[in-house]
Amino acid sequence: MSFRIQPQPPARPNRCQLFGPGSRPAIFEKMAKSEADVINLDLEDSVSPDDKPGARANIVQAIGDIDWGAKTLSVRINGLDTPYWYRDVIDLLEQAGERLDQIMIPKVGCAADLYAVDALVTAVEAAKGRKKRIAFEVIIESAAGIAHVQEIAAASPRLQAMSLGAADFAASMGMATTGIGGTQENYYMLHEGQKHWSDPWHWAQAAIVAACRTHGVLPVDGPFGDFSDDDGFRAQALRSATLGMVGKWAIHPKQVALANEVFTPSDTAVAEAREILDAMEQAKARGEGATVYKGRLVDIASIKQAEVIVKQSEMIAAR
Ligand SMILES: CC(C)(COP(=O)(O)OP(=O)(O)OC[C@H]1O[C@@H](n2cnc3c(N)ncnc32)[C@H](O)[C@@H]1OP(=O)(O)O)[C@@H](O)C(=O)NCCC(=O)NCCSC(=O)C[C@H](O)C(=O)O
Ligand SMILES: [Mg+2]
Repeated sequence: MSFRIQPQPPARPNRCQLFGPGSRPAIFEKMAKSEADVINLDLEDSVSPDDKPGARANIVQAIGDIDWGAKTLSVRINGLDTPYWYRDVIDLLEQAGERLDQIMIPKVGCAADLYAVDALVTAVEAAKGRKKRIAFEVIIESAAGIAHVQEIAAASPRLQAMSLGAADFAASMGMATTGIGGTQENYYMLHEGQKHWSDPWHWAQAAIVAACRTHGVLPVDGPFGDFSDDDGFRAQALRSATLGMVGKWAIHPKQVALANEVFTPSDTAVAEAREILDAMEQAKARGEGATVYKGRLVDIASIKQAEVIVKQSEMIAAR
């Protein structure tokens, strides 16, 4: 047990991040009116190379023109292995208004990737006299990214969130699948002739959650590609929430309600958490550190577990 206290992640809801290509400005208003907590306007893989300059201009314009409400407004820039990323940063920071909250850096492979973007952002912020300090979020979507996940989580005080990008991650790892998240047909155990499917994303998600929780960063599950499969999305999101992730991406508007449903603690869960806190208060008054709630042990660790759920629901209610 370390004497250091685990840092808290940013206290803002991040249940759903809705993506839309920067080259498709017709959907920006719809994104702004959605129930997503975070909006990700994309300059990266959903925008073709020829469309990058136009997409930058669309996004700069929309940041100022559209009422984004209380949402976290984020723009995904291009990867550091492309010729586009520096222009993304410079145009955004020089031309977009103060409403921009965050930059998403894709395909990070090491802490120095954040250092490079931080240096450029810091210089432009100072030169332009920007008042609001831009936050960062990153995508872990490569073998290098997951290998260096701890140092990436610790790399910049600007870093607020970290997502798993299942598509690029699978490609980088050489995984034998074209699926983006979810159950993979060939990833099973055999027991007495019966197939039992396992979760190939689990270990990467757990590594991301551990790195994020160590450094006070929000861990987020990335895309679920088959947007016709609501049950598959829900199952993936439930596993992510159980592991400690706080939200999930939506790559189609119909996935927003599904993510919000899973990552909003239910009334039953909140009521039970409050009952556990009450039971422990009573135990404390009796001088006990543990007690029985509904036939099961609850102790001081249960207080922390219950507080996670209560705090999450209070934060969502306050938004
Ligand atoms: C996937 C889409 C291309 C589908 O678009 P479309 O064919 O228009 O869908 P629908 O006809 O079903 O649309 C129904 C209505 O919803 C509006 N719409 C569509 N998309 C969005 C959106 N993203 N936000 C808000 N509203 C949206 C349509 O205009 C229709 O409206 P109406 O006519 O009024 O009823 C499209 O959804 C899309 O482009 N999605 C985002 C794609 C994207 O950004 N991808 C990048 C993130 S995933 C990734 O990069 C992988 C990751 O990095 C990794 O490695 O894992
Ligand atoms: Mg990707």
